Amino acid sequence: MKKSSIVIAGGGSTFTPGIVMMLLEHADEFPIRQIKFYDNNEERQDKVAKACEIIIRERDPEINFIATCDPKEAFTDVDFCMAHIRVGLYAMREKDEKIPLKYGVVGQETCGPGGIAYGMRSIGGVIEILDYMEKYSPNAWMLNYSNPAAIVAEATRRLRPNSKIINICDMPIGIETRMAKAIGLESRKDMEVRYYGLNHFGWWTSIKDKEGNDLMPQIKEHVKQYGYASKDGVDPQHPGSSWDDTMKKAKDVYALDPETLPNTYLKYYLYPDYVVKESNPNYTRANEVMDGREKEIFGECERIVQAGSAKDTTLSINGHASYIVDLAKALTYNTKERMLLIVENNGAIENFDPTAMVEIPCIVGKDGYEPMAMGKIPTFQRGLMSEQVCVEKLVVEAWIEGSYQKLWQALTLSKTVPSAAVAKQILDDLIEANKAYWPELK
Ligand SMILES: NC(=O)c1ccc[n+]([C@@H]2O[C@H](COP(=O)([O-])OP(=O)(O)OC[C@H]3O[C@@H](n4cnc5c(N)ncnc54)[C@H](O)[C@@H]3O)[C@@H](O)[C@H]2O)c1
Ligand SMILES: O=P(O)(O)OC[C@H]1O[C@H](O[C@H]2[C@H](O)[C@@H](O)[C@@H](O)O[C@@H]2CO)[C@H](O)[C@@H](O)[C@@H]1O
Ligand SMILES: [Mn+2]
Repeated sequence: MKKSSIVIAGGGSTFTPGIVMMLLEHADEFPIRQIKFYDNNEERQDKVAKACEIIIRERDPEINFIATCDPKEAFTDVDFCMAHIRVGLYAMREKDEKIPLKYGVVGQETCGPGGIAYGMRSIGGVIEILDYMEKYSPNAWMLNYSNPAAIVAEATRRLRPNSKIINICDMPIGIETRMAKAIGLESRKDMEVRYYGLNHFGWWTSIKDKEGNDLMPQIKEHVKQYGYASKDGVDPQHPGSSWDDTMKKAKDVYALDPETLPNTYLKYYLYPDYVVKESNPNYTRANEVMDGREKEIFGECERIVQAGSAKDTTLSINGHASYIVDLAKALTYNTKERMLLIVENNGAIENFDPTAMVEIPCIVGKDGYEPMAMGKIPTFQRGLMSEQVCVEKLVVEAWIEGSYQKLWQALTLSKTVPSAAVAKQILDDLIEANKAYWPELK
């Protein structure tokens, strides 16, 4: 069996240890000869890398491990780049969330003005690492989950149309895991789904078991009462965080179209007034993450390094992230796995912009992915998606052209923003906050 070499771009990410543990756990089905970390922040990456080096040495000493900030060293001799960079770190996420809230508008990492601001930072960073990969390992695949994936995907479609990049998201996987649990299935893999939309903006239209029995009625019954929260209200993944409300609110998102099952992120577009009312403008999700996941991961990495061993570590596998291994496996061993990917529509959704980057099921094999036909979509979804996809396209055009006007249009068009006047106020604040990251806008 071929052994793969992987570079994790964004080596200093809070998700890196979970990905490493997950790769080690799946080594029998996806053997690895080398893991490299790449980041442009040496100090942050070092803290994670020193701990991961110990984990790898203890669990699979044959794997060669390198952590570097040198692009040539990082991207040479790799089969995959698993990319999860966050340009501007949590400090900028906090601004993305808090600036819109100042004006009574949704403050969210990937949705509305916050997502637009984050997109304007991410495009350059992702293009940079994609170019490194193509220069030093031209046959490699980039599996990108750097957010906002919708805007990044549109940017790479426009700027690097022939690149071997696949944009992916774990939200549908996370929700499917909850659906499976709600109806007593062991795994989400016991279900076969049809789903369409944009990233963080989609709907399930069919969920069947492997024998072809319809599971939608049972799942809908649960969602009608609890959203994607569990019956007992206990969330082992994000205990006590704002995710609880997001999972519960899916109930009201579902009510709007009981024919389908929605992605949780639609709450930001369909209930923006509620979201703003529930938000604390002085303590947002960025603060929860900085006080929670970031402290825990970096604290545990430091403890491992001091102890010189990770045998008793509390670091755990990012279970939901196993789809990244599934994707790498499908591309390496031609498994023909059916997976949700963010790809150019090209007629897959018949009555929707062929150039839109949509999230739909694809069959993945050695030569890449083949999108599945989703047919025609209803007017409600088409209307929402048409507006949102134009927001995403305008952001990318604004970044390419350095256009203030187009970015103002993007903000104004977002369903989360009430008027052009409010859009302008938010935009002017965002420009000030993002001086170090955005191209200059004229
Ligand atoms: N697609 C999904 O479903 C999904 C799921 C989870 C996380 N994510 C994304 O993964 C990313 C990481 O999230 P996190 O919370 O762990 O963030 P984080 O801030 O902990 O880590 C990001 C790392 O990227 C590095 N970085 C920033 N710009 C870079 C550049 N130009 N080149 C190289 N490295 C760079 C940072 O220094 C940092 O170490 C984010 O983009 C997040 O939105 C996506
Ligand atoms: O607020 P964060 O940083 O905790 O999460 C933001 C990310 O949220 C989604 O990922 C979820 C995932 O879907 C869920 O199942 C669970 O495992 O947690 C993940 C993150 O904590 C979303 O898909 C990502 O794009 C966001 O970055
Ligand atoms: Mn996502």
